[in-house]
Amino acid sequence: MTANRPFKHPTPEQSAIILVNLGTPDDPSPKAVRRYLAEFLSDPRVIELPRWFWLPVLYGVILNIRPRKSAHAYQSIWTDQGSPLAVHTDALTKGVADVLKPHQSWLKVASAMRYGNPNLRQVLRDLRERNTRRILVVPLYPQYSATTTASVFDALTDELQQWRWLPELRFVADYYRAPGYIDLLANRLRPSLDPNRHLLYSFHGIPERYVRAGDPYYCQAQATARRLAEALGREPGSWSLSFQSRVGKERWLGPYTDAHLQALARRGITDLDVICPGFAVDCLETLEEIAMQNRDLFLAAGGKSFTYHPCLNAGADHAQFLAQLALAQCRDWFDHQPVAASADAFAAHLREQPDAGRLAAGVAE
Ligand SMILES: C=CC1=C(C)c2cc3[nH]c(cc4nc(cc5[nH]c(cc1n2)c(C)c5CCC(=O)O)C(CCC(=O)O)=C4C)c(C)c3C=C
Ligand SMILES: [Fe+2]
Ligand SMILES: [Fe+2]
Repeated sequence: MTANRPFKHPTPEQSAIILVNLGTPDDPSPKAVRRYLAEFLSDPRVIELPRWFWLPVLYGVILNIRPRKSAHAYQSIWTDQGSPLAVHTDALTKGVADVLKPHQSWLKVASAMRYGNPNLRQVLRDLRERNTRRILVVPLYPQYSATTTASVFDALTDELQQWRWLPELRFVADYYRAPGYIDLLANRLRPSLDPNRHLLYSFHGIPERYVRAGDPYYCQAQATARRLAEALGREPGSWSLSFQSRVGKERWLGPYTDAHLQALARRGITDLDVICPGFAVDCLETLEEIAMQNRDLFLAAGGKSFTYHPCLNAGADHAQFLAQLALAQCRDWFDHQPVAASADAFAAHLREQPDAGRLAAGVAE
């Protein structure tokens, strides 16, 4: 266990909500992308292969080839403010904090990334410095997958294993079926969707092997699509679901988005609406892979019109939903407030103690 900073008794207790997203490179250079991919692809939740086999392949082959290619893709979507994933996650966090402003004296809203910056470990340590005694972690993945959600849990608990005084902890495993989520998507999309066009849901894929081993992601993606189609009043056959972003040679969940939308075009479907309800905010996978690469594939295969509909991003409706989701998880925390008064009372109590000087200095026994 590391030497945790001594607790200062009179510090008011805080609570926090951490929105955790995947993470993104610090800049779109091959060097920064390599650093990011090295951390991401050495996570055993992401690549379930024996380390003795995978790490030499990763460091000997993948990290010598992929960073240059991926950096090129990142450069095509990078903004003046930075990577879209980071920019949207930041703005969304500010939106949620805004909704929860009345509670800001005791409830902080922070964001963190599983890979890269702001790193979850550092965010947790900063919260500890502020005497945060209750933490709700919301991975920004509507559907659970061990490759994403459980990986956040691993990083969280890896850090907390080093702590002497653990905070009370809550963790949202998925939210595709949380009250209001499907309505949020439907209300957002309805005005811009045309029921006469085919609607394609493209979800990030995972290896099929992981689903066979018990990962519920496939079922949760299907359930999201079905419920949203019902909410939008879509006829069966007017929508379909596919999986994108395959990496490597092994079989991933299918149908694959690139092959699927070309097949749709060949079947005579000329007008396509595409949404990505597995992503909370837009990122490389939606902006480059779907809205650029797959658009080109569809049009080249005979499609006439391709519309990509952005993710929920930092919309006020998304922030409102996440704030409600968070409050539903930690409503009882309100009973602990206000704490400032009790901290004052404790400071007074300390002054009456024979060892007041030592305790007030925050010296841990
Ligand atoms: C190789 C294994 C991968 C698995 C399994 C995987 C699952 C998975 N990923 C997301 C969400 C995102 N992935 C993003 C990028 C990305 N994903 C992988 C690989 C796997 N993902 C790589 C190598 C990359 C990096 C880019 C590249 O080199 O192609 C992103 C975007 C990040 C950004 O910076 O914009 C997101 C978001 C989910 C939801 C998921 C499983 C359900
Ligand atoms: Fe991914
Ligand atoms: Fe990709």
